Amino acid sequence: MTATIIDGKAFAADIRGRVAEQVTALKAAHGITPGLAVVLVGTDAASEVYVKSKGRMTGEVGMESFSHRLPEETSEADLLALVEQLNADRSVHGILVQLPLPCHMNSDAVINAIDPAKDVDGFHISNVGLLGTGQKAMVPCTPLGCLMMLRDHLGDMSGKEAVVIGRSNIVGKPMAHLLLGENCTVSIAHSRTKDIADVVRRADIVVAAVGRPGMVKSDWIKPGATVIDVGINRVEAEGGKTRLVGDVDFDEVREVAGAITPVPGGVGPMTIACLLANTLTAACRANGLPEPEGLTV
Ligand SMILES: Nc1nc(=O)c2c([nH]1)NC[C@@H]1CN(c3ccc(C(=O)N[C@@H](CCC(=O)O)C(=O)O)cc3)C=[N+]21
Repeated sequence: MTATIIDGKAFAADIRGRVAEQVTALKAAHGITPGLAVVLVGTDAASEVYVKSKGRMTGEVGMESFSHRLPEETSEADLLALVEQLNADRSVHGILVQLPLPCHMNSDAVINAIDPAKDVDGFHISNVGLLGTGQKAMVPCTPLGCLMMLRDHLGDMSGKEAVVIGRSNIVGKPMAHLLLGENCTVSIAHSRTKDIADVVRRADIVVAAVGRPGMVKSDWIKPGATVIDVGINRVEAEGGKTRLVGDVDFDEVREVAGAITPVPGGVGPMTIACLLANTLTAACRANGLPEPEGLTV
């Protein structure tokens, strides 16, 4: 059996189209333009690329984009002062502070200084607590994008076995909560899990988010399972070039799985689309308007 390829790039384009329509409607009916502020500290080359494509796509859906680039040696106090300024700015509905931050900063303190209503990454402890207790939260973009693809492909997930590989605060833990919300039986596997292949082989749904290129092999996968690959790893390719690969050995696993997301073109584009969706959601909530349709959990 060869797996269906879940086209995250096309799905993300569709979501951005729906966001754009609702932004147009919001402007026309209420004169509100959603605004997203992105803060980048230091000059990590990969981060620059994400920040640039986020900025471009924000403009394409009709939102305002505010970009703040601070030097590597910025003090935590200065970054906190910028966050305060963005919290108070009524034209800013969403704030994203790009991670990782330089190691002289306490990321938790910075993230928790963001107004939870503007925390479009969903990383603030208030949003984490709301998601963990099944209340209305800002949901982290990558897990939200994975959930949208799973719902689209599988529909009802009640009673299915789901295994999340990786226990990060950014992907693994919130993903597990979302899958619980879909009534899956959820396990989280990680670097200390014993017999990880046996654990993963139980799963109808596998979400791999560990950051190890090609770790998940075909003999880990139950035939017909749905495999979501969150990994974005840059590896050496022929001719001194680099290429992106996921955490899943795509060529092997596609022969066993029922469906699989590719890298690139899978989860990555969905992450950015969900960031825009969250910014629209934040703008609606800030103005006491109904939630955008089909763009929240
Ligand atoms: N506060 C914060 N929030 C984030 O959401 C966040 C962050 N920090 N730090 C960095 C990571 C990384 N990230 C990506 C988003 C989209 C692609 C993406 O669209 N990737 C394309 C390929 C892009 C390429 O070719 O380089 C794809 O997978 O098809 C990748 C990576 C968001 N991050």
